[in-house]
Amino acid sequence: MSEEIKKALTVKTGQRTSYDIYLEENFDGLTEAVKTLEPEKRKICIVTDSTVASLYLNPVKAVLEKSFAGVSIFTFPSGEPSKNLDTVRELYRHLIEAHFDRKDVLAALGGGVTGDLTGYAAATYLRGIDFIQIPTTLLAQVDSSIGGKTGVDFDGYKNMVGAFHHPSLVYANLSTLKTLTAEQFACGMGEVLKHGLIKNASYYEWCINQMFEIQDREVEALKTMVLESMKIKKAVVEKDPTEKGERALLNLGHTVGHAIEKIQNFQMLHGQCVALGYLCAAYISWKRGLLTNEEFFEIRDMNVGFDLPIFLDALDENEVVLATKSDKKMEHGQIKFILLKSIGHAYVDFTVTDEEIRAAVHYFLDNGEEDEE
Ligand SMILES: NC(=O)c1ccc[n+]([C@@H]2O[C@H](COP(=O)([O-])OP(=O)(O)OC[C@H]3O[C@@H](n4cnc5c(N)ncnc54)[C@H](O)[C@@H]3O)[C@@H](O)[C@H]2O)c1
Ligand SMILES: O=C(O)C(=O)C[C@@H](O)[C@H](O)[C@H](O)COP(=O)(O)O
Ligand SMILES: [Zn+2]
Repeated sequence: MSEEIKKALTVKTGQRTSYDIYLEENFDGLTEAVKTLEPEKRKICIVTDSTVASLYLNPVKAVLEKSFAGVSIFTFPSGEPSKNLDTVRELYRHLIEAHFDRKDVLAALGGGVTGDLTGYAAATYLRGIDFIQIPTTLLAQVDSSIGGKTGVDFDGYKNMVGAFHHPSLVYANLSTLKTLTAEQFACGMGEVLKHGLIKNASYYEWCINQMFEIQDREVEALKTMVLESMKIKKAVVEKDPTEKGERALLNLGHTVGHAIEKIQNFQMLHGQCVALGYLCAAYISWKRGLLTNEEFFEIRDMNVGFDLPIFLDALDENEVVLATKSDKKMEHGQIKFILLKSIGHAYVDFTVTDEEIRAAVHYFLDNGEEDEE
């Protein structure tokens, strides 16, 4: 016989309930933005990579020195191969030697690699300290700085170790996007176009219509675009902060994308792999009769327009299928795939077969010529 049970107590988790995002055109506003953090009582450690350090460390340090009780610097070699526990370990050591306590703060100054590894260090150092995001790549401004996914790659497995840990604030300075290489700017466009594809067809069309302005990095176009993408990401993560459901849509392109990153030993850039990944998802959706011919070819051509790849070089279909199964996308033995019902409407699908993945990869190895007629 089952006994009636009654809650004895409820424990409030005390997790951060909100944080602010600033979208500015310089670093000056950081002084105002950090005021709510009581910076005069706390030390801050700026974590940044070697490339960003040479560009933006001095101005950011100068601004933070005006507010915080002390400023310390930790730099690491730029690039995805640094996003691992070795770098986090060096950061822990630096923080211990600089006597960082639970009230002190980390600042992630840079792209998604810096944000992910700094956030993870903040989530775990002394069981969790505050951190702020100062994203300097397009990808980080529109995507990785928002939502609290932090983590590192482990033994070749993408983002395999991590934690949800939200920043105390996000401060994006649009003018930093001017110094990005064309390739890095394109990577950010991979996640921007993903946002349109999963949630907002008119935003996707706006990106097509504004292609020249965006590619010329005109400030007004960038401001509108970054803000719109931030809004899409915010809306999704607010509804489902720990990816129990709808947040998985943000993974469009990441099932195959992460497999490519793994196979290429993280030598190929995340945004490019995601762009190839969503082409494969679009192909499967097209072959299932969900996307029209027009939609499928528009998605492919948009990659060309925004300098994103449409061909998979020297990849083996079977290796891709195998790699998708060693990512975090498996649930109860089934692969979690994000497909498109139409541009602007994505959904989670558990029925994608190995054969469909192989066919999609094969299509983009083959340049797609046979199917185009
Ligand atoms: N946490 C999330 O929600 C989330 C979302 C998307 C991507 N990610 C992760 O983000 C990473 C990719 O981020 P990324 O593309 O920003 O890579 P990144 O951090 O490696 O930055 C790309 C390159 O640009 C350089 N750079 C940064 N800012 C610059 C600037 N303003 N001018 C010139 N060069 C600059 C960096 O030094 C680096 O070499 C991946 O590890 C991916 O898994 C995480
Ligand atoms: O914020 C999310 O949720 C995303 O999926 C955003 C992705 O662009 C990002 O690359 C994320 O890190 C992928 O997460 P993962 O859980 O598949 O590693
Ligand atoms: Zn991504």
